[in-house]
Amino acid sequence: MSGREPVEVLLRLVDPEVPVPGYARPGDAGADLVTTEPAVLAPGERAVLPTGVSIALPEGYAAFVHPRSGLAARCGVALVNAPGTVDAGYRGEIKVIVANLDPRESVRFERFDRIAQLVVQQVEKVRFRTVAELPDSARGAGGFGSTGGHAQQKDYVAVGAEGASDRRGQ
Ligand SMILES: O=c1ccn([C@H]2C[C@H](O)[C@@H](COP(=O)(O)OP(=O)(O)OP(=O)(O)O)O2)c(=O)[nH]1
Repeated sequence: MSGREPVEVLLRLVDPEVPVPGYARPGDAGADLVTTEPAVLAPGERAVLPTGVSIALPEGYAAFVHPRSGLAARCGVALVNAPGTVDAGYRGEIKVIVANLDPRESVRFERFDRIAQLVVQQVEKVRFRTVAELPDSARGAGGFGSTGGHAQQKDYVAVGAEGASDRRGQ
């Protein structure tokens, strides 16, 4: 499969030393963003970190600042507003709102540590049309666990767990 041509996005280095965001591997959806400022976050603390880049997206596109799963799993680092939305018209520096959710350990970021990833996507612009009644659907107004919470999924078994049969339908 040849794949599509990449979409060209204009990028300005707000910090002249910052590496241009890139995809770590072919097929990756997110280009890595780094922090240009070192930071130490105590448990429960958050910070708005600069990435050293600003971009001009083509009209009809948006970029989304997503967390990195490695940082999340290893250090408990989350993005408070995940995913952050970068509008096509935004020309300011992209920032990342990180939070340390680990209950005990501080987390330290050095300059140019990768802290998030930027996913660029086409987005639809819609026009909302008010109506008195919405068309029927199979789901209707069901939501917020209407299909059963995880504890009610009686057909599911905790995979690989000792005594799994005891956990069925808990
Ligand atoms: O994680 C993020 C989220 C947003 N932004 C920038 C790009 C975006 O276009 C702008 C505004 O973001 P958003 O619309 O989420 O902010 P708001 O709180 O609604 O503020 P505003 O009233 O400025 O729209 O801030 C970032 O750099 N990082």
